[in-house]
Amino acid sequence: MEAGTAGLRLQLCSLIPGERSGIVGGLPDHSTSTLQLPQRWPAAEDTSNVERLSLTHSRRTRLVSRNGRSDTRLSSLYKKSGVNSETIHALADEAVLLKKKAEDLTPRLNERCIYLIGMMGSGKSTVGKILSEALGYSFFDSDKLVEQAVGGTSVAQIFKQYSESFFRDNESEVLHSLSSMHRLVVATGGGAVIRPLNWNYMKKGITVWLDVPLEALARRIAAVGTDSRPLLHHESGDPYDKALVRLRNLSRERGEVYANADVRVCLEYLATKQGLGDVSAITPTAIATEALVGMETFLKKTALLEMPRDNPP
Ligand SMILES: Nc1ncnc2c1ncn2[C@@H]1O[C@H](COP(=O)(O)OP(=O)(O)O)[C@@H](O)[C@H]1O
Ligand SMILES: O=C(O)C1=C[C@@H](OP(=O)(O)O)[C@@H](O)[C@H](O)C1
Repeated sequence: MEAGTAGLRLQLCSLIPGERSGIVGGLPDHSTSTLQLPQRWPAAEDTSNVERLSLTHSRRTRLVSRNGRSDTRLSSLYKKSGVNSETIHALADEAVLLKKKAEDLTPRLNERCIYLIGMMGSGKSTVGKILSEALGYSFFDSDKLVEQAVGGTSVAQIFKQYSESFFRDNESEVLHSLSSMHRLVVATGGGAVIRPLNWNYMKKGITVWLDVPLEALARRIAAVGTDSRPLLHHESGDPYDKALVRLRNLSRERGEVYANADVRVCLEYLATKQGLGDVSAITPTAIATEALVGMETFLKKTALLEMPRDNPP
């Protein structure tokens, strides 16, 4: 197959959750496999990799919201986790706040999709799953959709077997297909921002940049390894150092492109606001909430700009 020319074919059957819907993808030449998404667009991703304490946020929300205050039964949920009760209640409060913000914002979103952008490891998948659950949206990871469309081939293998540009073509086609849908949270690949065409697709929804310091990204990536991230993968060297060097180069190459997002969630700013010394202490739930706050501000500004001049608020 000629790299860069053979894109996947995606066919959308329905755009509305609750109706029969799906994406069908296949590759010419070598692949007849199809990508069939579930009928009801349930959160298409499982949440098994989400950090443990964040994962259970909806469960906490249910427990807490029943009484409108932190429930002592929360303690039993975490008895074995070694987390003290103060932390448990702080996390429960965070989850309640997230749910409340999501409920407030949902009508204003008008079913628009949310695209999370940011460098590799910035938490797009982790935060995206939490955000989608809070909003009652479906979650998609564009890397996973590309992988499925290329017959279940991993991103790393696609880069190796075909090329980066072949991956980028498929990534664009996935974003194109998703752009006509509603009520989705999409974790994009870190490099999706480099093609102006992809912005045309993503701007149909709201774009949210997770802005995380490179050192924190390198720490996260060193912890999980670079096998699934071909642009950071090198055979030898200290995992943190080599991830940081590659991230610095990529960040320099990409310049200010992430700043085109409608909303910026800056973890350094958030850490200062929360009185935390380090961005690594910010939970994905708090980041998801900050994303909702940013979207609210963005939507208010947009509404003001669209308001006729002779009809001020
Ligand atoms: N707020 C956070 N604090 C600490 N670790 C995080 C946070 N968000 C994500 N991670 C971890 O960082 C790694 C990369 O996160 P992921 O969501 O896969 O990023 P992306 O989708 O942007 O590449 C994962 O191991 C994840 O558990
Ligand atoms: O930054 C990039 O160019 C890439 C980021 C990756 O996604 P994540 O940001 O989810 O790691 C994946 O799309 C591919 O390895 C290329």
